[in-house]
Amino acid sequence: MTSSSRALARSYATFNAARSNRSPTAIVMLNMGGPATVEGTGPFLKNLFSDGDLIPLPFQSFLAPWIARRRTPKIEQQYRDIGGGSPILRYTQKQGQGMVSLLDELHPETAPHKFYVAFRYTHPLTEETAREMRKDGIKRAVAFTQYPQYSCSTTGSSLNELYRKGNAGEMGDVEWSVIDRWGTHHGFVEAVSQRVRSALNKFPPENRSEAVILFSAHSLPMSVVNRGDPYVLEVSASVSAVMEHLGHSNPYRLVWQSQVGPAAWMGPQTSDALKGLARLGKNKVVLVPIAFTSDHIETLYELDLEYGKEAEELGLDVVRAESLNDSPVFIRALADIVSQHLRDYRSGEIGPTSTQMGLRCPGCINATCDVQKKWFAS
Ligand SMILES: C=CC1=C(C)c2cc3[nH]c(cc4nc(cc5[nH]c(cc1n2)c(C)c5CCC(=O)O)C(CCC(=O)O)=C4C)c(C)c3C=C
Ligand SMILES: [Fe+2]
Ligand SMILES: [Fe+2]
Repeated sequence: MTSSSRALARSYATFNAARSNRSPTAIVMLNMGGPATVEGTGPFLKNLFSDGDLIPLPFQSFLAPWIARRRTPKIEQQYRDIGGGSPILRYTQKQGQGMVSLLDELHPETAPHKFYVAFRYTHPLTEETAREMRKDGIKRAVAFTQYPQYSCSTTGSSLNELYRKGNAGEMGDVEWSVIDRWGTHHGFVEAVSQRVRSALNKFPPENRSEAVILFSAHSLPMSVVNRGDPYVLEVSASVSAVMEHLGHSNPYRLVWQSQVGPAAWMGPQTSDALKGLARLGKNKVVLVPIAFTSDHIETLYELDLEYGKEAEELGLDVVRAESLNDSPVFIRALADIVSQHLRDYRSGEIGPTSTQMGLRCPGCINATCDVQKKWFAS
């Protein structure tokens, strides 16, 4: 589409919507959020440790503020070291803006589209967003997780909060549908592959194919894996899809980072994998964040600063693939995912829950996710 025909399509969509006096179709981007300033770290951690879907604690309302207070100075320093706060809101707004502009062209039937951000642990919190949507008179909304792969501890938690604060009565007559995972969507796979290719190109052509691609994802406690949470499987599916897209050009591994506390977590750990590669004499590495789309402390602090230093001491030549952030290919993918969902929803091909994996969230095998079941049962 040329830029003039794009502008024409956009004004046609807007004209049509204005003529029918239609309220916007809301695309609600769900994520955990991160403190925009160092001072926001304490409240962020307090909300995070208060979330029983992420960290079930005995006497949660007493223990959560205590643990958060103890952990705050260390994490505040990490946010200071990455420039004074999390860039996630800034990137989400860029992604949302780009996504809705494209959506108005791709799916004029539901234009205009308006994006909303609903964070689980920082502003704009889900309840604030629900209030704004009510003020805007929203009648149709898509809950769109920004975690590519489904976990009950991430997307599940956000859906539960949205159900409590948004869907459960307060917002009145809103027709909701859900996009709960998209880790093998071709647009996402293409966007990640592009980042990997750019990183590989930083090595000289004669030994580029020797570089090991280390996909690194936030780990999950084994207790969560063992109750049947699908995250590990879905992250693995993303990695397979990216490697297929790259024509298996390089050796690769999936490794896990950011475990917290003394319990057992999914491994191997990213830092152990780096040590292992150094022992094997494999000294060219591309590190790829695969389970989170915008930069955050796990990329800017842990991968770049902490492991960057370790890698240097180990004599490794590590290039970190850029996070998707404001990648145009990624923003196009977000628009494609929603547009496909809106088309399928309209034609009745899918129920109110859309999944790329052909699976509804089964919930965990040995646990009950009650609120989630309400979404999935409707
Ligand atoms: C897909 C990504 C993530 C999964 C899965 C996930 C599970 C998970 N996390 C914790 C505990 C903590 N996570 C923390 C920070 C944090 N977590 C993710 C992503 C996933 N977590 C991100 C992107 C971030 C950083 C946010 C940012 O920088 O903007 C923290 C706080 C930081 C710290 O104290 O180290 C904790 C704690 C658990 C227990 C869990 C699975 C059950
Ligand atoms: Fe986490
Ligand atoms: Fe669950």
